[in-house]
Amino acid sequence: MTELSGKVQTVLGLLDPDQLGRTMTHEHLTMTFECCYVPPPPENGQTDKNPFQLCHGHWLRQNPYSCLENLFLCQETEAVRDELLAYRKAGGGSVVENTTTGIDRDMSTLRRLAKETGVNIVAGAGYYVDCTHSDDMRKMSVEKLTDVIVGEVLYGADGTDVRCGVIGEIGTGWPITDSERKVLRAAAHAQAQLGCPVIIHPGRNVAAPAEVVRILQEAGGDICKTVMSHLDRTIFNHAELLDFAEMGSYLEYDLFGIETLNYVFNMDVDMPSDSQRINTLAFLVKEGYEDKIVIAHDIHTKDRLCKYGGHGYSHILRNIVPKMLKRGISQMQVDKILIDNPKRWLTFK
Ligand SMILES: CC(=O)NCCS(=O)(=O)O
Repeated sequence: MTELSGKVQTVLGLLDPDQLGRTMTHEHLTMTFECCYVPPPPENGQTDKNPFQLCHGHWLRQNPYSCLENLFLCQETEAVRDELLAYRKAGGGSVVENTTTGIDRDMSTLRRLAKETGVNIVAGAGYYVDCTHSDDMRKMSVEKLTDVIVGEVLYGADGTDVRCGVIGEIGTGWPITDSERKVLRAAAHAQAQLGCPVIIHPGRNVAAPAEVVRILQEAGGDICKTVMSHLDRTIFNHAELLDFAEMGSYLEYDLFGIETLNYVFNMDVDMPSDSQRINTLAFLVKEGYEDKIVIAHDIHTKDRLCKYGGHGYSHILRNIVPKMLKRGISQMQVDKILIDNPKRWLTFK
Protein backbone atom coordinates (compact mmCIF):
# COMPACT_ATOMS: atom_id res chain seq x y z
CA MET A 1 0.00 0.00 0.00
CA THR A 2 1.23 3.51 -0.87
CA GLU A 3 -0.46 6.91 -0.68
CA LEU A 4 -1.44 6.27 -4.30
CA SER A 5 -3.56 3.22 -3.44
CA GLY A 6 -7.23 3.70 -4.28
CA LYS A 7 -6.51 6.99 -6.07
CA VAL A 8 -6.01 8.26 -9.62
CA GLN A 9 -2.96 10.45 -10.21
CA THR A 10 -3.56 13.49 -12.43
CA VAL A 11 -1.11 16.23 -13.39
CA LEU A 12 -2.67 18.36 -10.63
CA GLY A 13 -2.37 15.68 -7.94
CA LEU A 14 -4.31 12.73 -6.53
CA LEU A 15 -7.99 12.38 -7.32
CA ASP A 16 -10.83 10.32 -5.95
CA PRO A 17 -11.70 7.91 -8.82
CA ASP A 18 -15.38 8.90 -8.66
CA GLN A 19 -14.35 12.39 -9.82
CA LEU A 20 -13.13 11.18 -13.23
CA GLY A 21 -16.45 11.09 -15.08
CA ARG A 22 -16.43 10.27 -18.78
CA THR A 23 -12.85 9.49 -19.76
CA MET A 24 -11.05 9.24 -23.10
CA THR A 25 -8.30 6.73 -22.36
CA HIS A 26 -6.01 7.59 -25.28
CA GLU A 27 -5.46 11.16 -26.43
CA HIS A 28 -2.58 13.54 -27.05
CA LEU A 29 -2.81 17.24 -26.20
CA THR A 30 0.73 18.24 -27.08
CA MET A 31 3.30 16.13 -28.96
CA THR A 32 5.33 15.90 -32.16
CA PHE A 33 5.01 13.01 -34.59
CA GLU A 34 7.93 13.95 -36.85
CA CYS A 35 9.36 10.46 -36.32
CA CYS A 36 6.53 9.08 -38.45
CA TYR A 37 6.70 11.49 -41.40
CA VAL A 38 6.07 9.75 -44.74
CA PRO A 39 6.95 11.64 -47.95
CA PRO A 40 3.84 12.52 -50.01
CA PRO A 41 2.78 9.83 -52.49
CA PRO A 42 4.12 11.00 -55.91
CA GLU A 43 1.12 9.70 -57.85
CA ASN A 44 -1.58 11.89 -56.30
CA GLY A 45 -0.27 15.27 -57.41
CA GLN A 46 -0.75 17.18 -54.17
CA THR A 47 2.32 18.51 -52.43
CA ASP A 48 2.44 19.26 -48.75
CA LYS A 49 2.76 23.01 -49.39
CA ASN A 50 0.20 25.18 -47.56
CA PRO A 51 -2.20 22.29 -46.86
CA PHE A 52 -4.33 23.98 -44.18
CA GLN A 53 -6.90 25.37 -46.60
CA LEU A 54 -10.42 24.05 -47.12
CA CYS A 55 -9.61 22.97 -50.69
CA HIS A 56 -6.82 20.68 -49.40
CA GLY A 57 -8.85 19.26 -46.50
CA HIS A 58 -9.56 15.93 -48.14
CA TRP A 59 -5.93 15.45 -49.19
CA LEU A 60 -4.74 16.25 -45.68
CA ARG A 61 -7.13 13.81 -44.05
CA GLN A 62 -6.12 11.08 -46.49
CA ASN A 63 -2.39 11.82 -46.12
CA PRO A 64 -2.04 13.14 -42.57
CA TYR A 65 1.52 11.88 -42.12
CA SER A 66 2.79 13.35 -45.42
CA CYS A 67 2.62 16.96 -44.30
CA LEU A 68 5.38 17.83 -41.86
CA GLU A 69 3.51 20.80 -40.43
CA ASN A 70 0.56 18.56 -39.56
CA LEU A 71 2.74 16.53 -37.19
CA PHE A 72 3.37 19.31 -34.67
CA LEU A 73 0.35 19.18 -32.37
CA CYS A 74 2.61 20.93 -29.84
CA GLN A 75 2.04 24.21 -31.75
CA GLU A 76 -1.71 24.17 -31.08
CA THR A 77 -2.01 24.54 -27.31
CA GLU A 78 -4.54 27.38 -27.52
CA ALA A 79 -6.78 25.45 -29.91
CA VAL A 80 -6.45 22.34 -27.72
CA ARG A 81 -7.40 24.40 -24.67
CA ASP A 82 -10.59 25.60 -26.42
CA GLU A 83 -11.39 22.06 -27.51
CA LEU A 84 -10.97 20.74 -23.97
CA LEU A 85 -13.42 23.39 -22.77
CA ALA A 86 -15.84 22.16 -25.46
CA TYR A 87 -15.18 18.56 -24.34
CA ARG A 88 -16.23 19.51 -20.80
CA LYS A 89 -19.36 21.19 -22.10
CA ALA A 90 -20.20 18.02 -24.02
CA GLY A 91 -20.02 16.03 -20.76
CA GLY A 92 -16.38 14.94 -20.73
CA GLY A 93 -14.51 14.78 -17.44
CA SER A 94 -11.06 13.33 -18.00
CA VAL A 95 -8.43 12.53 -20.60
CA VAL A 96 -5.46 10.16 -20.46
CA GLU A 97 -2.60 11.92 -22.27
CA ASN A 98 -0.46 9.18 -23.78
CA THR A 99 2.62 11.16 -24.85
CA THR A 100 5.78 9.46 -23.64
CA THR A 101 9.52 10.12 -24.02
CA GLY A 102 10.39 10.26 -27.72
CA ILE A 103 7.40 12.28 -28.97
CA ASP A 104 7.93 15.43 -26.88
CA ARG A 105 5.94 15.04 -23.69
CA ASP A 106 5.40 18.48 -22.13
CA MET A 107 4.39 18.18 -18.48
CA SER A 108 4.17 21.92 -17.81
CA THR A 109 1.74 22.43 -20.69
CA LEU A 110 -0.37 19.51 -19.48
CA ARG A 111 -0.55 21.05 -16.02
CA ARG A 112 -1.53 24.41 -17.50
CA LEU A 113 -4.24 22.83 -19.68
CA ALA A 114 -5.68 21.01 -16.67
CA LYS A 115 -5.77 24.22 -14.62
CA GLU A 116 -7.30 26.31 -17.39
CA THR A 117 -9.97 23.85 -18.51
CA GLY A 118 -10.98 21.85 -15.43
CA VAL A 119 -10.50 18.61 -17.41
CA ASN A 120 -8.63 15.98 -15.38
CA ILE A 121 -5.47 15.04 -17.28
CA VAL A 122 -3.53 11.85 -16.52
CA ALA A 123 -0.02 11.88 -18.03
CA GLY A 124 2.00 8.92 -19.31
CA ALA A 125 5.40 7.61 -18.14
CA GLY A 126 7.92 5.62 -20.17
CA TYR A 127 9.06 5.46 -23.79
CA TYR A 128 7.59 5.47 -27.31
CA VAL A 129 8.73 3.18 -30.20
CA ASP A 130 12.31 2.13 -31.00
CA CYS A 131 13.11 4.81 -33.60
CA THR A 132 12.71 7.45 -30.90
CA HIS A 133 14.97 5.71 -28.35
CA SER A 134 18.10 7.75 -27.58
CA ASP A 135 21.63 6.27 -27.50
CA ASP A 136 21.80 6.92 -23.75
CA MET A 137 18.56 5.17 -23.11
CA ARG A 138 19.53 2.14 -25.21
CA LYS A 139 22.51 1.63 -22.90
CA MET A 140 20.32 1.48 -19.79
CA SER A 141 19.57 -1.82 -18.06
CA VAL A 142 16.01 -2.96 -17.37
CA GLU A 143 16.60 -2.01 -13.71
CA LYS A 144 17.69 1.52 -14.62
CA LEU A 145 14.73 1.97 -17.01
CA THR A 146 12.42 0.75 -14.23
CA ASP A 147 13.86 3.38 -11.87
CA VAL A 148 13.27 6.12 -14.44
CA ILE A 149 9.64 5.07 -14.99
CA VAL A 150 8.96 4.70 -11.24
CA GLY A 151 10.52 8.16 -10.71
CA GLU A 152 8.21 9.72 -13.31
CA VAL A 153 5.22 8.41 -11.36
CA LEU A 154 6.46 9.10 -7.83
CA TYR A 155 8.37 12.38 -8.24
CA GLY A 156 7.67 13.93 -11.65
CA ALA A 157 8.83 13.70 -15.27
CA ASP A 158 11.29 15.63 -17.45
CA GLY A 159 12.77 17.68 -14.62
CA THR A 160 9.38 18.90 -13.35
CA ASP A 161 7.44 17.93 -10.24
CA VAL A 162 4.42 16.99 -12.39
CA ARG A 163 3.71 13.28 -11.94
CA CYS A 164 2.53 10.65 -14.36
CA GLY A 165 -0.52 8.55 -13.48
CA VAL A 166 -0.15 5.79 -16.02
CA ILE A 167 2.76 3.97 -17.72
CA GLY A 168 2.48 4.45 -21.50
CA GLU A 169 1.79 4.56 -24.22
CA ILE A 170 4.74 2.20 -24.28
CA GLY A 171 5.68 1.98 -27.95
CA THR A 172 6.39 -1.28 -29.74
CA GLY A 173 6.71 -2.15 -33.42
CA TRP A 174 6.66 -5.43 -35.30
CA PRO A 175 8.82 -7.34 -34.87
CA ILE A 176 9.44 -6.05 -31.35
CA THR A 177 13.03 -4.79 -31.06
CA ASP A 178 15.47 -5.60 -28.24
CA SER A 179 15.23 -2.07 -26.92
CA GLU A 180 11.40 -2.19 -26.93
CA ARG A 181 11.51 -5.55 -25.09
CA LYS A 182 13.68 -3.98 -22.39
CA VAL A 183 11.20 -1.12 -21.98
CA LEU A 184 8.28 -3.57 -21.78
CA ARG A 185 10.05 -5.50 -19.01
CA ALA A 186 10.81 -2.25 -17.18
CA ALA A 187 7.15 -1.20 -17.51
CA ALA A 188 6.06 -4.52 -16.01
CA HIS A 189 8.55 -4.22 -13.13
CA ALA A 190 7.43 -0.64 -12.43
CA GLN A 191 3.80 -1.73 -12.54
CA ALA A 192 4.49 -4.55 -10.07
CA GLN A 193 6.08 -2.02 -7.66
CA LEU A 194 3.44 0.69 -8.01
CA GLY A 195 0.18 -1.18 -8.75
CA CYS A 196 -0.44 1.33 -11.53
CA PRO A 197 -2.16 1.26 -14.93
CA VAL A 198 -0.19 0.46 -18.10
CA ILE A 199 -1.09 1.20 -21.73
CA ILE A 200 0.59 -0.30 -24.80
CA HIS A 201 1.00 0.80 -28.43
CA PRO A 202 1.33 -2.55 -30.28
CA GLY A 203 3.03 -3.12 -33.63
CA ARG A 204 0.88 -3.26 -36.75
CA ASN A 205 0.55 -7.02 -36.95
CA VAL A 206 -2.22 -9.30 -35.72
CA ALA A 207 0.30 -11.24 -33.58
CA ALA A 208 1.72 -8.13 -31.88
CA PRO A 209 -0.77 -7.57 -29.00
CA ALA A 210 -0.51 -11.16 -27.75
CA GLU A 211 3.29 -11.12 -27.96
CA VAL A 212 3.41 -7.93 -25.88
CA VAL A 213 1.09 -9.48 -23.28
CA ARG A 214 3.36 -12.55 -23.04
CA ILE A 215 6.44 -10.36 -22.46
CA LEU A 216 4.65 -8.33 -19.78
CA GLN A 217 3.32 -11.46 -18.09
CA GLU A 218 6.76 -13.10 -17.95
CA ALA A 219 8.15 -9.92 -16.35
CA GLY A 220 5.46 -9.86 -13.63
CA GLY A 221 3.09 -7.31 -15.19
CA ASP A 222 -0.59 -7.17 -14.28
CA ILE A 223 -2.50 -7.79 -17.52
CA CYS A 224 -5.86 -6.99 -15.89
CA LYS A 225 -4.50 -3.47 -15.32
CA THR A 226 -3.18 -3.08 -18.86
CA VAL A 227 -4.83 -1.47 -21.90
CA MET A 228 -4.00 -2.73 -25.41
CA SER A 229 -4.39 0.27 -27.73
CA HIS A 230 -5.14 0.59 -31.44
CA LEU A 231 -7.03 -2.69 -31.84
CA ASP A 232 -9.00 -0.99 -34.65
CA ARG A 233 -5.99 -1.28 -37.02
CA THR A 234 -4.50 -4.48 -35.58
CA ILE A 235 -6.97 -7.36 -35.13
CA PHE A 236 -9.83 -7.73 -37.63
CA ASN A 237 -10.98 -11.34 -37.55
CA HIS A 238 -13.61 -11.95 -34.83
CA ALA A 239 -12.21 -15.32 -33.74
CA GLU A 240 -8.70 -13.85 -33.41
CA LEU A 241 -10.14 -10.90 -31.50
CA LEU A 242 -11.86 -13.22 -29.01
CA ASP A 243 -8.63 -15.22 -28.60
CA PHE A 244 -6.82 -12.02 -27.71
CA ALA A 245 -9.62 -10.78 -25.44
CA GLU A 246 -9.29 -14.02 -23.45
CA MET A 247 -5.80 -12.91 -22.37
CA GLY A 248 -7.43 -10.39 -20.03
CA SER A 249 -6.25 -6.88 -20.98
CA TYR A 250 -8.56 -3.95 -21.61
CA LEU A 251 -9.46 -3.70 -25.30
CA GLU A 252 -9.05 -0.20 -26.69
CA TYR A 253 -10.66 1.19 -29.86
CA ASP A 254 -9.00 4.55 -30.00
CA LEU A 255 -8.88 5.72 -33.60
CA PHE A 256 -12.46 7.05 -33.70
CA GLY A 257 -12.61 9.81 -36.29
CA ILE A 258 -9.93 8.35 -38.61
CA GLU A 259 -11.44 7.10 -41.86
CA THR A 260 -8.48 6.97 -44.27
CA LEU A 261 -8.57 4.84 -47.41
CA ASN A 262 -4.85 4.02 -47.40
CA TYR A 263 -3.22 3.30 -44.04
CA VAL A 264 0.27 4.35 -44.96
CA PHE A 265 1.98 2.57 -42.00
CA ASN A 266 0.69 -0.79 -43.24
CA MET A 267 -0.88 -0.83 -46.70
CA ASP A 268 -2.27 -4.35 -46.08
CA VAL A 269 -4.61 -2.87 -43.47
CA ASP A 270 -8.07 -1.55 -44.36
CA MET A 271 -8.68 1.09 -41.71
CA PRO A 272 -12.24 0.61 -40.43
CA SER A 273 -14.85 3.36 -40.50
CA ASP A 274 -16.44 4.62 -37.29
CA SER A 275 -19.55 2.55 -38.11
CA GLN A 276 -17.41 -0.59 -38.36
CA ARG A 277 -15.71 0.27 -35.05
CA ILE A 278 -19.13 0.56 -33.39
CA ASN A 279 -20.18 -2.80 -34.85
CA THR A 280 -17.03 -4.37 -33.38
CA LEU A 281 -17.81 -2.84 -29.97
CA ALA A 282 -21.35 -4.25 -30.21
CA PHE A 283 -19.87 -7.66 -31.04
CA LEU A 284 -17.52 -7.55 -28.03
CA VAL A 285 -20.38 -6.47 -25.76
CA LYS A 286 -22.50 -9.36 -27.04
CA GLU A 287 -19.61 -11.73 -26.28
CA GLY A 288 -19.49 -10.51 -22.66
CA TYR A 289 -16.57 -8.03 -22.77
CA GLU A 290 -18.45 -4.87 -21.73
CA ASP A 291 -16.22 -4.58 -18.64
CA LYS A 292 -13.08 -4.61 -20.78
CA ILE A 293 -13.71 -2.03 -23.51
CA VAL A 294 -12.31 1.52 -23.50
CA ILE A 295 -12.44 4.09 -26.33
CA ALA A 296 -10.81 7.32 -27.52
CA HIS A 297 -9.74 9.33 -30.61
CA ASP A 298 -5.93 9.26 -30.21
CA ILE A 299 -5.69 12.77 -31.67
CA HIS A 300 -2.03 13.17 -32.69
CA THR A 301 -2.11 15.42 -35.76
CA LYS A 302 -3.37 18.96 -36.30
CA ASP A 303 -5.92 18.09 -39.00
CA ARG A 304 -8.08 16.29 -36.45
CA LEU A 305 -8.68 19.45 -34.41
CA CYS A 306 -11.93 21.39 -34.98
CA LYS A 307 -9.74 24.41 -35.78
CA TYR A 308 -8.75 22.66 -39.03
CA GLY A 309 -12.16 21.17 -39.81
CA GLY A 310 -11.52 17.96 -37.89
CA HIS A 311 -13.71 16.11 -35.40
CA GLY A 312 -12.02 17.25 -32.17
CA TYR A 313 -12.02 15.65 -28.72
CA SER A 314 -15.85 15.66 -28.37
CA HIS A 315 -16.61 13.48 -31.43
CA ILE A 316 -17.22 10.32 -29.38
CA LEU A 317 -19.54 12.08 -26.93
CA ARG A 318 -21.41 14.00 -29.61
CA ASN A 319 -21.59 11.52 -32.50
CA ILE A 320 -20.39 8.05 -31.56
CA VAL A 321 -22.38 7.48 -28.36
CA PRO A 322 -25.77 8.17 -30.05
CA LYS A 323 -24.89 5.66 -32.76
CA MET A 324 -23.70 3.08 -30.18
CA LEU A 325 -27.15 3.34 -28.59
CA LYS A 326 -28.78 2.83 -32.00
CA ARG A 327 -26.68 -0.28 -32.59
CA GLY A 328 -27.90 -2.08 -29.49
CA ILE A 329 -25.32 -1.02 -26.90
CA SER A 330 -27.34 0.06 -23.83
CA GLN A 331 -26.83 3.30 -21.88
CA MET A 332 -25.54 1.21 -18.96
CA GLN A 333 -22.97 -0.44 -21.23
CA VAL A 334 -21.96 2.94 -22.69
CA ASP A 335 -21.42 4.20 -19.14
CA LYS A 336 -19.23 1.21 -18.38
CA ILE A 337 -17.11 1.94 -21.46
CA LEU A 338 -16.79 5.67 -20.78
CA ILE A 339 -16.81 5.83 -16.97
CA ASP A 340 -16.52 2.57 -15.03
CA ASN A 341 -13.84 0.77 -17.06
CA PRO A 342 -11.45 3.77 -17.25
CA LYS A 343 -12.00 4.38 -13.52
CA ARG A 344 -11.16 0.79 -12.57
CA TRP A 345 -8.11 0.79 -14.85
CA LEU A 346 -6.74 4.14 -13.66
CA THR A 347 -7.11 3.50 -9.91
CA PHE A 348 -3.82 2.48 -8.25
CA LYS A 349 -3.97 -0.87 -6.43
C1 LIG B 1 0.57 8.57 -31.54
C2 LIG B 1 0.37 7.19 -32.00
O1 LIG B 1 1.18 6.33 -31.79
N1 LIG B 1 -0.72 6.93 -32.66
C3 LIG B 1 -0.97 5.66 -33.25
C4 LIG B 1 -1.11 5.76 -34.68
S1 LIG B 1 -1.37 4.22 -35.38
O2 LIG B 1 -1.60 4.50 -36.78
O3 LIG B 1 -2.53 3.58 -34.80
O4 LIG B 1 -0.21 3.37 -35.18
